Amino acid sequence: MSEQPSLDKPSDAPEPTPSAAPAGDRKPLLEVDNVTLRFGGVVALNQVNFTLYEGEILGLIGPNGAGKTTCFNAMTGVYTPTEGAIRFQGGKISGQQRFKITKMGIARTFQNIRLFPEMTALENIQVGADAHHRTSVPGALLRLPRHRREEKDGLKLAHDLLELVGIGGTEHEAARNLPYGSQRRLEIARALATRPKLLCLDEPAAGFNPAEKQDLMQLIKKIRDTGVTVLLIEHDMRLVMGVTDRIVVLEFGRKIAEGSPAEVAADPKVHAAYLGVPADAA
Ligand SMILES: Nc1ncnc2c1ncn2[C@@H]1O[C@H](COP(=O)(O)OP(=O)(O)OP(=O)(O)O)[C@@H](O)[C@H]1O
Repeated sequence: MSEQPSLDKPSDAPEPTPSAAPAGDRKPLLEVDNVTLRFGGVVALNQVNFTLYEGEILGLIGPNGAGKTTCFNAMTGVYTPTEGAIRFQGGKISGQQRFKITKMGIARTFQNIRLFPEMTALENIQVGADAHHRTSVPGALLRLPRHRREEKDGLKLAHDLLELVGIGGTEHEAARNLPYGSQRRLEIARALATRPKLLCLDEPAAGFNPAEKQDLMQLIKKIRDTGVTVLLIEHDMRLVMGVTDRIVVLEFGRKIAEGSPAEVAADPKVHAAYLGVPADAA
């Protein structure tokens, strides 16, 4: 079990960026509707409800084993909920195949880096961009105009994304030769290459030093400012409190709190979940 973080907002943490849309006219992007997910006798998610609104950065937090990754997996088609439904832009996506969910506009990164180590940074991103290509196999073999156009657009997008995530110039480096932090950034670029509306980041700061975490916060805000909604699983409270607009807290598969970073940090149920005691008794 990993060390549980303090919930106190650090005094030097940046104030959270306000949501892009004012509270009144927020549009739901993804709705987790009463989702239960069981693995045999283990109830990994228990009647979980929350909504992710367009343009926000939502944090999904909770102690180890709370159900955060299972929730991501249910959203991205790895698992089908035992009960309940997940809707994206109003349409049900739970139970859909993974590639269809990617095409609809949900991308993710993983807790453990999953790049193609022998491929270059550019090639890793192009794999992501292929999710939207419409060329048939014969079209690609014959190098028909649409295929050439898609290839050219994919290349431009890959260069732009490497710049965006801060590792421009690494195009022709094999992924395995990149420093750890650059590999994590490359994973984000590859996810963005699918042109998602929603980007799900699973512990993107794992293994980062404080300076790298600061840079990552800026990158997450920059990504949101390009119009991508972000869902973030992260154990580092300084990062979560500094970058998110709202936070959902899970414990033993149940949602125990939801609100602004300040509301969540002051919630006795959250303190009890992390520290085993209510805030005022801690
Ligand atoms: N494939 C699986 N088969 C059986 N049990 C599973 C499976 N995946 C997750 N679980 C169980 O579901 C519960 C929630 O796990 P999950 O990985 O979603 O938690 P988490 O909040 O992401 O934890 P962490 O912060 O440690 O990554 C745990 O009890 C876990 O052991």
